[in-house]
Amino acid sequence: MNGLPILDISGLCKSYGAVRAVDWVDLHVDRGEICGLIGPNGSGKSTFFDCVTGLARPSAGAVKLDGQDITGWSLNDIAREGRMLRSFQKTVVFSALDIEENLVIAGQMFTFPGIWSTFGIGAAARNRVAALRERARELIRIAGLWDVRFQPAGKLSGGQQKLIQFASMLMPEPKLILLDEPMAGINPKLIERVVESIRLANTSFGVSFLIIEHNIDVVTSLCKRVVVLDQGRKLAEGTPDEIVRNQAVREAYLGG
Ligand SMILES: Nc1ncnc2c1ncn2[C@@H]1O[C@H](COP(=O)(O)OP(=O)(O)OP(=O)(O)O)[C@@H](O)[C@H]1O
Repeated sequence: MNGLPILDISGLCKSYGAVRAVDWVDLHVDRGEICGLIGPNGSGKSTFFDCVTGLARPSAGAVKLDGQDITGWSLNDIAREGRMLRSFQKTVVFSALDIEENLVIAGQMFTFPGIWSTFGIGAAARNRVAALRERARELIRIAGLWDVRFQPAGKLSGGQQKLIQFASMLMPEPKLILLDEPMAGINPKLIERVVESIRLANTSFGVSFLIIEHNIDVVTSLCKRVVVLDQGRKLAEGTPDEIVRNQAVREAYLGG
């Protein structure tokens, strides 16, 4: 383990025609940190994620993951080689499959060195699948889904499906996860469950997080440091306390 940030972004810019969606943003995530990214609608948060995770090509800037320059890498290479994963605002699960099957498939898709290593016959392939099933069961417990593990994912609530998606992302043992509004559309009763799952993934597996979230209570409870974007630019950065007291942030985002 070294002292370098797990994610180190400098001078990131992304333009869509005349729109400067992301305008010269520096941001880092320390190893083992849960960092928040907030800002008004249209401030560039999702575009920032797109550029960092290889879904969009930045117009300028550099992205370093664990000390390695990954600028311009594809989404797949960043996920497989860099072990940095991201979620999207829309939740996707295999509706007809139960939770364990969902997680095992996620593990097979990302298993290093590749999906084909878990297929085939013989003891080695059987052992790889057994290891994936064991990890899936551990993650189902962490996500609080044990009691519904045999139900088809499509029959579960939107919040439970988000938990399945979150547990699936943990299958390939990522170093860093970028979550795009993990609490959006979740029943308030499940919010604490999702918060706890993120916290456990951080403390038990050492996964670092960068989280876009509009629920400021969640951001305050999970994150030690928060970065605020406004009109594509970094408006402020600090502890949750500093951010909620910051006058410019209050005017631009938190409602005076
Ligand atoms: N593919 C695109 N083509 C053109 N403009 C885009 C595109 N994607 C985003 N934008 C523009 O870039 C700006 C930033 O959008 P973005 O979706 O990144 O903001 P956001 O902070 O994630 O918003 P929200 O909180 O609503 O998800 C907006 O002005 C948006 O209209």
